[in-house]
Parts: sequence; structure tokens; C-alpha cells
Amino acid sequence: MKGITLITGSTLGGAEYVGDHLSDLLESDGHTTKVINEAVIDDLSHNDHLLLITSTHGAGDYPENLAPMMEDLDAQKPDLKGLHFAVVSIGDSSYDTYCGAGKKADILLEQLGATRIAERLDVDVLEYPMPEEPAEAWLSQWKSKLCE
Ligand SMILES: Cc1cc2nc3c(=O)[nH]c(=O)nc-3n(C[C@H](O)[C@H](O)[C@H](O)COP(=O)(O)O)c2cc1C
Repeated sequence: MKGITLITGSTLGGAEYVGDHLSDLLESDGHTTKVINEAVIDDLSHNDHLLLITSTHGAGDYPENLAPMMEDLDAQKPDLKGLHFAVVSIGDSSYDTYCGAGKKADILLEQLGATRIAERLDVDVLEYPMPEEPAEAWLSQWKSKLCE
């Protein structure tokens, strides 16, 4: 079983709740998880599995608790080879910048050499007022890859 870091980007608490929920599910499957709500780059370096769960704020921007790490990643461009990641992006489709933060993060992590282990999940809160429900279904589709 793998150790998995769940990093959340959240302003109103929704993405944080999804992170806690996915963490509980993974723990009940025997994985060791750590949820970080104000991550820094060093939180990535010693872990090989990352689940990034972020909502979008501003106009396609990262929530304030995630922005500093993502800006540091963009500026410092560390080599993330060896890191395996997946992104859950939460947004509202009435915005032109729907799920912009999760989309940016998904591209950046790949550009820095990390390996995507699942296609990004975009959750529209207009369709899913409880984003943990589609997130749980998404997790069950690919979590076997965590044991490979
Ligand atoms: C001020 C504000 C700006 C937002 N901007 C966007 C946006 O640009 N794109 C998007 O998809 N959703 C946007 N949203 C919707 C949030 O991402 C959505 O409500 C999400 O569920 C909030 O998650 P949180 O509770 O983790 O912060 C915005 C919401 C607010 C309140």
C-alpha cells in the first residue's frame, strides 16, 4: 500500500471536505494518507503519490491556500520526475474560467515531469452540489493504480 499526499486548494471549504473524504476512503483501503491544506513545495519532494484537489476562485485563479505553492512551482520549476499525481478540479460552469485552477495545475505538474495516473476530474458544482459524490466515483475507477 502506498503513502498518498492529498493537497487541497479551497476558499470556502468545499475542496477541503472532498480531500478529507477521499483520504478517509483511501485509509479504509489500507493506504496511508496525509492531507495538507497549506502546502509548500517541500511537501512534494518526499512523496511519490499526490492527489491535488482544488476549487477555482477569482477569474480562474488558485485559492489563496494553494496559490503560493503553485506560484513557487511555476517560478522554480523543480524536477518532479518520480511524482505520480491526479487532479480533482472543482468549479462552477457559469464562469468562463470554469475549473481554471485545476486545469492549470494539471498541466504544470506534467510539464515539471510528474506522471499523471488518472485523467483530471472536473466537478461542476451547479450539477453536483456535493462534489464528494463524483469524486468518490472517480477515485474508485482508478485507485487500483496506486498499488502498481
Ligand atoms: C468569488 C468567486 C470566484 C469564483 N471563480 C470561479 C472561476 O473562475 N471558475 C470556476 O470554475 N469557479 C469559480 N468559482 C466557484 C467555486 O470554485 C466553487 O463555488 C467551489 O465549489 C468553491 O470551492 P471551495 O469551497 O473549496 O472554495 C468562484 C466562486 C467565488 C465565490
